[in-house]
Amino acid sequence: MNPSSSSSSNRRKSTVSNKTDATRARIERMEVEREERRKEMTQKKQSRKAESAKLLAAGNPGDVDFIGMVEEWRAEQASKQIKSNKKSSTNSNIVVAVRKRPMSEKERKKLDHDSVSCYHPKVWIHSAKFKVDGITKYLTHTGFQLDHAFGEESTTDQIYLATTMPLVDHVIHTKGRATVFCYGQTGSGKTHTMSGIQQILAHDLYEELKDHGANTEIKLAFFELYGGFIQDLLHDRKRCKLLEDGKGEVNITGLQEVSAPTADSFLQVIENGHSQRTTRTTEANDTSSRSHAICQVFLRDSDSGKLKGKLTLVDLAGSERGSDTKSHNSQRRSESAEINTSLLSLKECIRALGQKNAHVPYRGSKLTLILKDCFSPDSKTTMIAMVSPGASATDHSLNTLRYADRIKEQRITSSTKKTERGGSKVNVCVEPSQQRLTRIAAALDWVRNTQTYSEQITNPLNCVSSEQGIHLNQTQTHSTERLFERDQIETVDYKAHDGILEEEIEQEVQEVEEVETPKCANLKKSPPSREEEAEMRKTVQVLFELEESLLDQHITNIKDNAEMLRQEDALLQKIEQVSEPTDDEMDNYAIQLADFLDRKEALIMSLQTKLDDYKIYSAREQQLAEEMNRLEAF
Ligand SMILES: Nc1ncnc2c1ncn2[C@@H]1O[C@H](COP(=O)(O)OP(=O)(O)OP(=O)(O)O)[C@@H](O)[C@H]1O
Repeated sequence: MNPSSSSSSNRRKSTVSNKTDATRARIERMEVEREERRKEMTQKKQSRKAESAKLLAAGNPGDVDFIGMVEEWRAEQASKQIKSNKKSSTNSNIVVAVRKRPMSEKERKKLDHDSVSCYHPKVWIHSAKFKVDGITKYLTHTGFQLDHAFGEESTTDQIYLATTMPLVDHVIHTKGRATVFCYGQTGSGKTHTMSGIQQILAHDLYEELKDHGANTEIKLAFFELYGGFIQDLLHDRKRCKLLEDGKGEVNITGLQEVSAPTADSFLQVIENGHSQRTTRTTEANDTSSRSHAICQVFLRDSDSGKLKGKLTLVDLAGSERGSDTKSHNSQRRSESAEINTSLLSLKECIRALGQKNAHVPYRGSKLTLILKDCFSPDSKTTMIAMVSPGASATDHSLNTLRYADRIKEQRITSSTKKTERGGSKVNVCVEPSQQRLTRIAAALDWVRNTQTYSEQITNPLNCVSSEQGIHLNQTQTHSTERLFERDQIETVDYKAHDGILEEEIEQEVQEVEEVETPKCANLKKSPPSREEEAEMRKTVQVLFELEESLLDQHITNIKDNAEMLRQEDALLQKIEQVSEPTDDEMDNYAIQLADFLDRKEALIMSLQTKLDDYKIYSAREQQLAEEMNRLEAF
């Protein structure tokens, strides 16, 4: 062998052996690192398991990571004093509040977790999400600022003080009209809250009338609107008829008022009514109310019977999203569609009430037609939006809060607005006496001892409320005293877009000058025809369905796109790993890519079609509303 070639072969051997050593060392290092990672993972797994067991023992089950993220967020909020720069505009004729109920036994069993935080007057929904990789978890926090936000620790007397007591004063002192609505997903606590309010009202109203309501008697009507029919809950569910006379007065013929001379008789009448309500099981609540329950409290002159004020308490039927009704039979589906149409129409009427001189489209549904007099310019309205706390309900909770937020936006403050009757001020802001506060707190004790009607009937969700004596969360208090400091509280208005929070200074709300109705002596009053009304109702119904279907399609698109992105990524990685792909491999790649593009195109087309349909009906609804407005103006 040639000596030079032998030395080069030795060099090669030594290089190879050096390389092998280096590779071996690298492999060993990798093994050590892998082992360390494994240990770390095992430790993490064990600590997650321990944390999960701890949460379970504390009655707070659910996904440890998401719960941890929510807690972290809450801790941050607690340390961050949100500075405020604008007063809460509660001197409007519309007040919007939210109440979060406690977690239920059913939700705990499903290992759901609490994903709603209330920091008066804001409420936050923490939506649990996964990144495109399908593994990485994250939260989006969507915030809404309403007039009041009540956490699960809040008691019904606090809610009564903030939402109903001002309306009682309005009704007594100005002989006005006022309405309280409870709105929300089925099972979110509407009936629970409404029956609590009714019980406290019984104790408060009669005492107030002793001082301020000489010669006044109280009469009650309690009925439900179910499947388009009005049924008198105080008279064996007798069917009543809704009639509108030539002057536009709406009457419910056959509905009988019942006298309630004392607080006890008031409570008895209400209890009788509750026991007659139509309930049916929904996916969200075992004893769901599928009807709107309307309780009218009339203050009448004892001698003449003339109306001296009216308070209406409306426990709305539970709202359901289109996707909730998939397993329903056709009757249940049309029931849900009817409920949703009336809720949509109600929102539009309250919004119109908040905007001076706007057309109130009360003909949009039977519910709003019945409540026509609640939308008179001198009336006051409170909407209490109820939310379930569970992460599985976040979509519904977001919907409920968007509904509430839409009612709140654009409203005008009305401290100087004149009433139709005698020019008295709409806003009667009477600071409650200590005696009254004590009385209301005592009424809560009474509620605690007797339990609310919904619980007397059944409590399938087994929520534990602070009314039952258990304090739940110190950080989310909404104390009674704070309710009366609200004018001194400065706030920040937040608007959230998919979890990105934007701080916005609310636009100055200007008092709109009174606009005189045009005097057209030659034009005869011609209310909208039945056909126009029917078309309006149908349009509103279709619009609602399109709204739902558009949202559902958008969610589907996002989910499908995310899944496709994951698959596309895998496809790309696969082809890139091959240094020189064969023709077959390239063809296969191209076929799959074309398939992705087709699927994407189909998704975009579906969304675009839904969006176009929605735009057409939305424009038609606007046009019809304007036409009806014009007809009614003359
Ligand atoms: N704040 C609360 N504290 C304790 N329990 C509550 C509270 N809110 C609601 N619950 C309980 O949750 C369950 C569902 O509440 P409720 O029947 O009031 O819901 P809902 O919104 O009226 O439902 P639906 O629209 O389906 O009739 C009931 O068992 C009720 O007792």
